[in-house]
Amino acid sequence: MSQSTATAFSLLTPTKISPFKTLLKPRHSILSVRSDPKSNPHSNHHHHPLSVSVSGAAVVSPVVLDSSSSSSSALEIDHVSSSEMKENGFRSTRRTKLVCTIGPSTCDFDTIEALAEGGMNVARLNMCHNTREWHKEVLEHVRRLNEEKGFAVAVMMDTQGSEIHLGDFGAASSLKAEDGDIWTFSVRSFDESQPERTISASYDGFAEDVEVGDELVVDGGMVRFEVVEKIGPDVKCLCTDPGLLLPRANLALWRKGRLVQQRNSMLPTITSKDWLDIDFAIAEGVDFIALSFVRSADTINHLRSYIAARSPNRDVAVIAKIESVDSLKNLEEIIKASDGAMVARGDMGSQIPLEQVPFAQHRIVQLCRQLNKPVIVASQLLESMIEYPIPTRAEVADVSEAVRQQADALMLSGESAMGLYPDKALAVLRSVSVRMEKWCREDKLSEELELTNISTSLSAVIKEEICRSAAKIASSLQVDALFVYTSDGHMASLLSRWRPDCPIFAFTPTASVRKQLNLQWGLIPFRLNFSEDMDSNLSRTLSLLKIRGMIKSGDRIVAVSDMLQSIQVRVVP
Ligand SMILES: Nc1ncnc2c1ncn2[C@@H]1O[C@H](COP(=O)(O)OP(=O)(O)OP(=O)(O)O)[C@@H](O)[C@H]1O
Ligand SMILES: CC(=O)C(=O)O
Ligand SMILES: [K+]
Ligand SMILES: [Mg+2]
Repeated sequence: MSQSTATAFSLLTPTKISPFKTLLKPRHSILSVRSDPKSNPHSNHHHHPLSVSVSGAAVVSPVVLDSSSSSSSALEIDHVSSSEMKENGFRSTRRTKLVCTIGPSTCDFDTIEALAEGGMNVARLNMCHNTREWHKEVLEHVRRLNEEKGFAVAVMMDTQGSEIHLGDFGAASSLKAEDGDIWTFSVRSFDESQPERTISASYDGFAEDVEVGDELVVDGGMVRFEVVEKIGPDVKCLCTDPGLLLPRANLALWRKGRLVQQRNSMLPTITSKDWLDIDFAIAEGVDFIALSFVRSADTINHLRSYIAARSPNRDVAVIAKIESVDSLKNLEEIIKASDGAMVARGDMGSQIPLEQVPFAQHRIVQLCRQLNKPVIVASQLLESMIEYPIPTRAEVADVSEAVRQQADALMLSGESAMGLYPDKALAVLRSVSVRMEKWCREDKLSEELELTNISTSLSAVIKEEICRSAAKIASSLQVDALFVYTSDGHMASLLSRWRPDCPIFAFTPTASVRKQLNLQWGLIPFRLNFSEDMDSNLSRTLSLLKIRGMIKSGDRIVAVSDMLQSIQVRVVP
């Protein structure tokens, strides 16, 4: 297979032309050159050049790879993953997964499709904002995209939780707070008639709980106020750090240099609104629920039993958002109880000193590797790209570091939800990931972790050992890909845990498992119905991939499965 190391877009290319100019549709033109060397790339405007030139057939999406006509025995993969592999070669295909928050900038079908084309693996819905009807429409778009185009974009619903935040501002999309201004924070709610320099706070006990002299930190420090006077439901505050106030921005309270926690901890982690959102998420078949402001494993366990009772046939994975002081204290028990974790650096940065956030990130990422749970690094990765078409150098360095730590996924928030350049922000994550991953492989830059077995039962330990050995064999033989045939996805995640040098093709018969695997490092999930007979599975898959031009004679693969306690090393015939 192609070992080409050329990437279509590089932030580091010393060129005067802005790399972003070429970011929008890089792979299509490059692919059309490769798949048909005689054609002029500039004259090729097919939307899916691969489907056309390789199969010689009309564009069919989803990409179903089979010589027979029965779809039950077909192999499904989206054309972007297969293009990305062909474009860069298997070894250079992107391992780090990308999550995009969907908001007003990205909520229509075409834009969501463009994000999927740009590499979005998971779409995030933040229930802090907008109505359930609004979110339902986005969910329908993603569903349609997956059904019609063969994508496996997963959906993550993120709960509002009981954080304290500002209210809506009526007609204004933002408000400017100037140094020395006096603003009123009130527990009253305002409809259209919001008085000037007055904002509502989301939490009823607010006026009782604050004290004169307290510091109100908005949005992790974007704007700061000092409480100067309490008058009934109103709290007068002096602006000490000026800035832009956004609707529903998060609010933290500090007293004598310390975060005031009692009040937050009296509120439930899952509010009544959250439970309704959770019912909605289960009914809509989302793949992940991300729980905001988790404090202990109990809440995670509670939610998991609720989901199990409500949705006996389909698992919805629970992601613990680590963003509070308590969640850092109880980190290990929380991660053990969850299906994955998010380093939610936004709120975390207003709850602990900022200089401690990088250490917390490092610790969470490593612990998740050890416990075999996917981990997402989130918030402000490319914050400046909300307004500008290129990132700051510091942002690029921050993204690179998360990739070097081998986090499973990176997340865009405001950049994709309400920014001016969602596609460009996604393209930056993609190109920085591919570049850093390549360095890590070539120069062994990633940290070697001493991973120990996590299971207790013998059969589970055997699976762990098989995956450890398979990953080791794959790396020492420099094979082209690992194959795993898995019904529930567990064996695939055990392979991913070892962060092998080659990509991992995960074959699973279940569409929902395929989507959940899309959050995990290095996994390329295919939907495939397979049998108990590994030999026939392997030869069928190899010939399907061969027809597709994704592998060729002489390529080497290592294969494992749920069914057989064995590791197979194959050379493609
Ligand atoms: N569904 C939506 N509708 C309207 N605006 C949205 C939506 N989702 C996000 N936004 C906008 O994008 C900004 C960033 O969104 P994001 O989800 O990252 O918020 P956050 O504060 O980082 O997350 P959290 O609230 O979970 O801490 C929000 O402040 C909001 O202005
Ligand atoms: C993502 C999120 O909730 C945060 O960073 O606070
Ligand atoms: K949220
Ligand atoms: Mg948060």
